[in-house]
Amino acid sequence: MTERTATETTTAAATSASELRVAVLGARGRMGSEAAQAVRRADGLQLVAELDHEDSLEVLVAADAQVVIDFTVPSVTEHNVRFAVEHGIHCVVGTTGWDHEALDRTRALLARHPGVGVLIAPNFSIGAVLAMRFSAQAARFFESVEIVELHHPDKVDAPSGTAARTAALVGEARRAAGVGPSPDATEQDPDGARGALVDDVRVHSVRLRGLVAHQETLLGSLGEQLTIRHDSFDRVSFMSGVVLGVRQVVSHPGLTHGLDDYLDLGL
Ligand SMILES: NC(=O)C1=CN([C@@H]2O[C@H](COP(=O)(O)OP(=O)(O)OC[C@H]3O[C@@H](n4cnc5c(N)ncnc54)[C@H](OP(=O)(O)O)[C@@H]3O)[C@@H](O)[C@H]2O)C=CC1
Ligand SMILES: O=C(O)C1=N[C@H](C(=O)O)C[C@H](O)C1
Repeated sequence: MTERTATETTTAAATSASELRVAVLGARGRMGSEAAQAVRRADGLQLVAELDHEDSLEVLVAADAQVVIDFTVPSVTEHNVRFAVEHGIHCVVGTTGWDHEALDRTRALLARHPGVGVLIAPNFSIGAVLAMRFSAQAARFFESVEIVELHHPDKVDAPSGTAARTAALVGEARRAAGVGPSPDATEQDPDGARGALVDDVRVHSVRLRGLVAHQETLLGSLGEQLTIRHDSFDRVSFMSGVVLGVRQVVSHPGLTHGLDDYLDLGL
């Protein structure tokens, strides 16, 4: 958005002081535009700025945003979060690309800014959150586990953040239970047909026109298979999680990784 528009939204926002003032980064993107719409429709939230590629992060400060939602690209999301935290703005982050080092740097940053909350959620849909949990729970009971993620072809990263997180949770659960890696006799794979190895778990990425976001965890033992599949057919599936995240992040200082901690899953 232009600076003039940002000022206009700021002025309009000043009339409802009790509402949570929310800004969206990546607002012209597939997820950012949907998130801006969800904020506009949500009770108690007020959309005060919509920023995209060419906009200065200073607009967040000018708009007096309390929470920023980030759906941008992996290469800039950590920088955006650092700016927000340093200005006392809570963050709800859906952008992928957060490795262990980036998470650790953000924890260290937040330790210097007590009171600020950052939620980094690989997936905001309840079905995907549950599928990740179920995959981790089932992982130790099967000899083999592999993950297949399937997305629209405009996605810039592979494997998906959800698949990487699922693999990490599955790998952690298997290690904790003393279960070794899935058996695999492959000796020759010059073209990478066996997929990526993430935390000792094979992850396969499909990019296909017509798809939105889908994932299968395949678990196999002698004579049986369990498939845990989740499908997002529409980006609206992520929006109740995004709105929940915005409402909760202000009372959850520090770093929260995954929406699970804000939900009572009863698991
Ligand atoms: N956690 C979850 O539940 C979900 C996460 N995602 C993740 O969200 C991210 C965005 O996905 P999607 O919306 O499909 O991608 P899009 O490419 O549609 O949107 C990204 C937007 O960010 C903009 N952008 C790029 N750089 C900056 C910057 N420095 N500052 C502000 N805006 C910037 C882009 O602008 P321009 O095009 O001009 O470069 C674009 O408008 C991805 O990492 C994706 O994996 C997606 C769905 C669900
Ligand atoms: O880019 C997407 O579309 C999605 N990205 C996230 C990911 O990488 O896991 C979440 C969901 O799969 C959609």
